[in-house]
Amino acid sequence: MRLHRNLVFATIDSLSEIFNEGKYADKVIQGTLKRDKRWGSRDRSFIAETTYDIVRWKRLYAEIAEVKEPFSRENLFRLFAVWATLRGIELPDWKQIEDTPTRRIKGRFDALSKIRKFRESIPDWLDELGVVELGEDTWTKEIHALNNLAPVIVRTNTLRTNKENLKQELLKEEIEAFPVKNYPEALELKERANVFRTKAFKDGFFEVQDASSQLVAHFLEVEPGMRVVDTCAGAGGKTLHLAALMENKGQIIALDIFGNKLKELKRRAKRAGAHNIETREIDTTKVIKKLHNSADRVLIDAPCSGLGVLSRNPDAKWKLEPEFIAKIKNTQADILNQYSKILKPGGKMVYATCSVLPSENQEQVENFLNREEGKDFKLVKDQKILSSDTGYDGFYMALLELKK
Ligand SMILES: C[S@@+](CC[C@H](N)C(=O)[O-])C[C@H]1O[C@@H](n2cnc3c(N)ncnc32)[C@H](O)[C@@H]1O
Repeated sequence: MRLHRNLVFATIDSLSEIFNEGKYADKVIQGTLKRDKRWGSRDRSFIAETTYDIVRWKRLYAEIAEVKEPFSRENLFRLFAVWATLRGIELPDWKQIEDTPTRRIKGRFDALSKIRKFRESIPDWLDELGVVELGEDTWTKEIHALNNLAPVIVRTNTLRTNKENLKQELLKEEIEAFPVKNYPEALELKERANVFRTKAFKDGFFEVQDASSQLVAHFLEVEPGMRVVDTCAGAGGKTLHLAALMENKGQIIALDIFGNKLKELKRRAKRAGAHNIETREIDTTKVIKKLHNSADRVLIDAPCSGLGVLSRNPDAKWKLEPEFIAKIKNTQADILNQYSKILKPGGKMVYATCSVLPSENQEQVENFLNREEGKDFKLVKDQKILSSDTGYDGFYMALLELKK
């Protein structure tokens, strides 16, 4: 691979914004890619993938390069030189990376790889938490899996098409995809591609959605004609799936505390041809009270640490803080207490997170069942999905039933 100066410089600029200005990696990369219209898809992939890689391996590379934050431009180039050296890419004779100590980099890599927190490039507190929550062996495997680049998975929108037809439509645009066993609507791309530019996407034939996440709507056992409340709907990834499973029949009420996310949900619903979704912003407690005792099904896709989706969101390693996890756990308990009241007797509710921590998952459910608010519920089943077992995101989902 030959390194191009303007692409490497764009990568360094992106890293500076992410590391030194605390901006989100996806937003920064989006902005950088708009800079030069002449960049082709390979150039764009180079910038996006190299930036994500260096974000993912920040701690390991910084230890190897012996640099500390905040990173000067010179130090960012040193991180980049570590990245290139470990990939066996020949370094050009640019002054920013002259005198890169190739052999020393490889030696330090071998030595640091013996220690998990460096090898997997994670903060001390996260490594300690992972061991407390999952035990040494499982955590070692899981954090390794969460550092792998996530595959691109799409969910066929059965309101518009079927999986075989979608596969053919993507093929027409030179995107090869194959079905994923046990995930009824999923297609996995053979190679990464910007699927948002395809006609199939514009026609609402699919959404990009990880395979694990595609299990959640099925877990809720919805049927056409039901009244379903999706309490933490966000931009509607799972709401749209629910609408498809309900064949557009019945009613879905999608709630969130952020109105802008619900606006995006509306736009996506239009593209997907989902007509049975009403959105409501939770701006007062009245919104929930009005819905008490009214739904056949309730989905709580709870806000969480997001530790199960580190592979697609590596900068969360550096943005997450233990205090945030403690706070979000209180929110989860509160949401379970309040939103469970939306269910009718005999109705079913799913509590789900994209976390792998038992304290956000099965322990939240157990605690709820032991509280006054949960005393009339029973656990029907739950599923703990580890990325190290499936190769997809880490997830948790529990199906609860309210007694008649
Ligand atoms: C895991 S995300 C939801 C993802 C979404 N269901 C999807 O499939 O695309 C959690 C959502 O909960 C929302 N949220 C946070 N606190 C909330 C609360 N107290 N009540 C309702 N929603 C909340 C967040 O804004 C966020 O959109």
